[in-house]
Amino acid sequence: MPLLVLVRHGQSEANLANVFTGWLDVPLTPQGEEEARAAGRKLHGLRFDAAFCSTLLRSFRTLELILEEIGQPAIPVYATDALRERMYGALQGHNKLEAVHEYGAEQVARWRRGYDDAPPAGESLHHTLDRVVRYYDDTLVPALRAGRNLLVVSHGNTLRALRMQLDGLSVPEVEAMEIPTGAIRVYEFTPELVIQAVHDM
Ligand SMILES: O=C(O)[C@H](O)COP(=O)(O)O
Repeated sequence: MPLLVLVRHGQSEANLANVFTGWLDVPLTPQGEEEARAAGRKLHGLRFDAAFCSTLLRSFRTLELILEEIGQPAIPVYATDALRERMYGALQGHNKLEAVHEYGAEQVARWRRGYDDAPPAGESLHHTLDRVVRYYDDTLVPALRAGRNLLVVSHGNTLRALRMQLDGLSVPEVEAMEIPTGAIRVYEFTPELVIQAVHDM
């Protein structure tokens, strides 16, 4: 039965500083590295045929630590822009609390969680979903159909988008969803690619 395992990267320097990150390329903190290793420990015993991450360091490094931890450092790894975090536009590099003081809590909440609200010069979750689901359909689905077990390490908003699609969530449901750093979600599929079981770790 093919498996799809989704992991959010460990805590980054920008997460720690409460800064809008998006496409800024920031490293993991020591805590983030430990979250990545802990994710690897939880995945002990699973065999993967391929792994996928974004072209951002925090995603790649989390994947590298997981693969080390599970003793599968040599499986094929594909890094793609399609799995990059939502582009946060003009908000990138700005502190989230300061943005609340400047623009108001309601506006910032809409920029962060509104499905169709794009921050200035950035992507909405809807835009992010379009590119992530295109990658899922074009690249991950054929591999799952071939019976492969896939590990995907990506970002908070790309994973919210993917989970909206896989779990059939409504707009209010995805708007309310938060995915912590290092969180793992495992999907077990039938050979016909019907989701048979889902576990959070
Ligand atoms: O890009 C970021 O700032 C974070 O990775 C996700 O941030 P959010 O929870 O504000 O969407």
